[in-house]
Amino acid sequence: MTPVVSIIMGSTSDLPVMEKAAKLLDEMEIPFEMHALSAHRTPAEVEAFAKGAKGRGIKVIIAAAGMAAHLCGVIASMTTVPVIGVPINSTLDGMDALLAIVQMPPGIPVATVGINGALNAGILAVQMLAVGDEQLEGKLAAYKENLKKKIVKANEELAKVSFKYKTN
Ligand SMILES: Nc1c(C(=O)O)ncn1[C@@H]1O[C@H](COP(=O)(O)O)[C@@H](O)[C@H]1O
Repeated sequence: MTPVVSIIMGSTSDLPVMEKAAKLLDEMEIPFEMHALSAHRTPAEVEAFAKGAKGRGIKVIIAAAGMAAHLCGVIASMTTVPVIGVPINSTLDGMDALLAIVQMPPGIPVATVGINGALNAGILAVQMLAVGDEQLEGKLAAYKENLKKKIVKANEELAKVSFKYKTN
């Protein structure tokens, strides 16, 4: 199937983090592609990707990078497709990447998730695709309902053991 989401990472060393986004998209049956591209190391390829994405039917780009994470903003500068940025924790506890991705100049936003927030990037991408798509919206609602059930169950387990900590 033709991909509608691109997961781009600055290096394959980012893959262990980005797999969480890939798994989520897979679970939601969203066709996606993954590429390693670098604004620093392969600038011409980044330009070709960013300029060609919309024409190939890509609706959302998830871009991940660590360190001086210019990749996300550079992609955003060359396309009208929304870009979700994922700061990767490789140095300085990921703060370098977070600030590089989130602090975009006015006019060129990158929707930045938390450090190593690949799962949230995947969910946000699906939420963007679900605008006006009731079936996909239903899948997201079911996903959230499942999260709720897990907490309710965990809370019940907690109630069973909490008597241990009662002091009177
Ligand atoms: N931030 C960027 C860019 C870029 O912004 O173009 N290209 C690679 N990188 C990041 O460099 C880190 C180290 O990369 P290597 O592990 O390949 O040395 C990775 O987290 C990558 O995302």
